[in-house]
Amino acid sequence: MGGTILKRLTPFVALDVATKEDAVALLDQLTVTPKPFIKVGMELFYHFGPEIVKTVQDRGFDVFLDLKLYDIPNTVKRAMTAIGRLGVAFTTIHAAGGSEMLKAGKAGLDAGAQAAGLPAPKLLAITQLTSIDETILRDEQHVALSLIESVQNYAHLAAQCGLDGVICSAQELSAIRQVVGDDFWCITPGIRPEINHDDDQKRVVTPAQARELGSNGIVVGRPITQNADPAAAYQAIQRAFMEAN
Ligand SMILES: O=c1ccn([C@@H]2O[C@H](COP(=O)(O)O)[C@@H](O)[C@H]2O)c(=O)[nH]1
Repeated sequence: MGGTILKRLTPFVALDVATKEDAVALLDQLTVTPKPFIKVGMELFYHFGPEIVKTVQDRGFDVFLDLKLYDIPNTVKRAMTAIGRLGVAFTTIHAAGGSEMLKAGKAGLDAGAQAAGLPAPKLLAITQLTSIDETILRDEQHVALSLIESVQNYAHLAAQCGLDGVICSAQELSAIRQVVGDDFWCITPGIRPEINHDDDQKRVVTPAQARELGSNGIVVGRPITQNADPAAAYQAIQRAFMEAN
């Protein structure tokens, strides 16, 4: 399966820390080649707002702003317009919000970027969070589809609405490629160097498995940020994902 995917990005490091000092200290340790993308999520953004995006950009990193928007179409459109002005490379929205919300989000994002004279960020739809498994889907969300069918359905919806790609587990990539083809960004969190792990992630693969399954990019947080040597952890993961044995 490996080798069919032409677009493979350097890993995204999820900068999930509580303070600006911790964020900057990590960025300073991640000045390595090839440079990672930096994923700014809710924790840092809710503490520090757009200023933290600029802090990361000023250090030369491209930003994936992962705020997972999910609201009525008008609110999402207006929020996405603000995001479009930040100069980020990627951002996210929940596919569960439906086609009207997805299209409104895309329109807002493109309009914001255009008004600021910037390229439009790539808009990725969350399919099912990688912390969800079949049991949660069936017994708590009462979704009648299997997890794979649900993810496939959301990927198809996202593509129909003109989005650039999805967030999913690499476990679902072959099912997703059947409905959206190869020219659609599939970015995959739920990455663990060892499959034996003890945390909230349910649908997990190793970096090498993500490559073999055809991921366009992996998102990795704690295995890097909580490692005593984040740069070495990143480089080992980057090699396993980018370089075939
Ligand atoms: O389905 C999803 C969507 C987003 N994420 C985000 O990715 C990172 C993963 O961090 P780890 O520490 O490697 O688990 C985190 O920021 C999530 O918000 C995801 O895990 N799953």
